[in-house]
Amino acid sequence: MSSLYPPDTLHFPPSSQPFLEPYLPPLPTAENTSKVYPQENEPTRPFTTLTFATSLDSSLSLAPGVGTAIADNPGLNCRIEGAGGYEGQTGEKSADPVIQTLAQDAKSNPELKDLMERACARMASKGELQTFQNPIDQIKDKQDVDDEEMIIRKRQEKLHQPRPIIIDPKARWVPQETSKIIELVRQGRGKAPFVIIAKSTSPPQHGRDLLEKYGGKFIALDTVASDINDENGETHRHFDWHDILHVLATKENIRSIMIEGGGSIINSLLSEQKFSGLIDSVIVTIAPTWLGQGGVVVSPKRRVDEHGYAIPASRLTDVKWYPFGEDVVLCGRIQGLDRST
Ligand SMILES: NC(=O)C1=CN([C@@H]2O[C@H](COP(=O)(O)OP(=O)(O)OC[C@H]3O[C@@H](n4cnc5c(N)ncnc54)[C@H](OP(=O)(O)O)[C@@H]3O)[C@@H](O)[C@H]2O)C=CC1
Ligand SMILES: Nc1nc(O)c(N)c(N[C@@H]2O[C@H](COP(=O)(O)O)[C@@H](O)[C@H]2O)n1
Repeated sequence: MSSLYPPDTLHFPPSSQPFLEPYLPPLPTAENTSKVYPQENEPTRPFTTLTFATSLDSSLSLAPGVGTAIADNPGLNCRIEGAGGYEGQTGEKSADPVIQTLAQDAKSNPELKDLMERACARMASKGELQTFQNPIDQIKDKQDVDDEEMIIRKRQEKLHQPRPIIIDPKARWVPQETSKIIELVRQGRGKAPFVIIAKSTSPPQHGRDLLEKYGGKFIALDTVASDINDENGETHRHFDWHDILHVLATKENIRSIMIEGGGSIINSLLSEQKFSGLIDSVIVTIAPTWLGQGGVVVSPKRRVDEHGYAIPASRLTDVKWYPFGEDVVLCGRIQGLDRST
């Protein structure tokens, strides 16, 4: 009998776990998972980890920034062995994830469906049907689209995967059936995203319908003027990070969040002193390369003291460095700040 994992499964060595543990959120217990925020004397924001991978010149990517969701088409799921959809299936009866994906695609592709059914029939005649049986049955049994969508939404309730949250004040990212994040939902390997947009924005109806069909949604928040102007001189409107974290904790019952910025997101968090107290942990992977000028750089705004002299913008304390292959992982906490709730 062999174990089957999806091909993108990551295997995190158990020997490396103790190093990270002090920087991770408290483990959920039976008691705190059933509790609903807000509770008296309890934080009204999630445990917040800021994480990114950078070069020696503090670059996140070579290309100029155009927003992570649009630039990268990211999956934003957890692919470590054991996560939902990455449990591994033992034995001959397990449905290969590639075949499951094909079966999903076959629902809207009659030619592929026909091909799979013929392959199925041929394998049945040779007594090799087991791995095909499950997905083909799924196609035939769940013709009712409403039922199928309901099953996809229900399946997420128990799925051991993080909820992707996309910060997109102008609703520029329009979800598509082909977006990686949505494909992972259909494959049972990720949850549908919550997209945080400005109250003044109206996302296209088809995007809203698609998100809701899969169990995601738009969350509208107030914005404030940032100090960033675009090429037309228009001021960008941003969210207050207190509002983002507060709404996720109190309305969505999210207890832990990992912020996987882009440059604009990370710099917005690190530039404002009032936001630094919201970050519980920082985990940075540093690669031994210089990406050169012109990419997306992590560099918070310059800070000055009361006499106008430049001082460091921010600093980590409680620091640990851990080599991972040629990279090094740096964990720490932002220095000198009370954790605010
Ligand atoms: N190496 C790594 O670890 C990672 C690298 N990346 C890379 O980063 C690049 C993208 O970075 P970048 O273009 O800077 O975009 P980001 O992904 O950081 O930002 C996307 C959006 O966030 C908005 N935003 C930022 N802060 C706030 C806030 N406080 N409130 C509301 N909206 C906010 C910006 O709005 P506005 O434009 O209006 O200011 C922008 O539309 C990509 O190339 C990607 O590959 C991304 C993630 C991790
Ligand atoms: N936070 C963080 N740490 C790293 O080490 C990374 N390489 C990245 N990369 C970015 O995170 C996004 C993940 O997308 P997938 O879920 O892997 O599709 C993507 O935008 C990468 O740029 N982030």
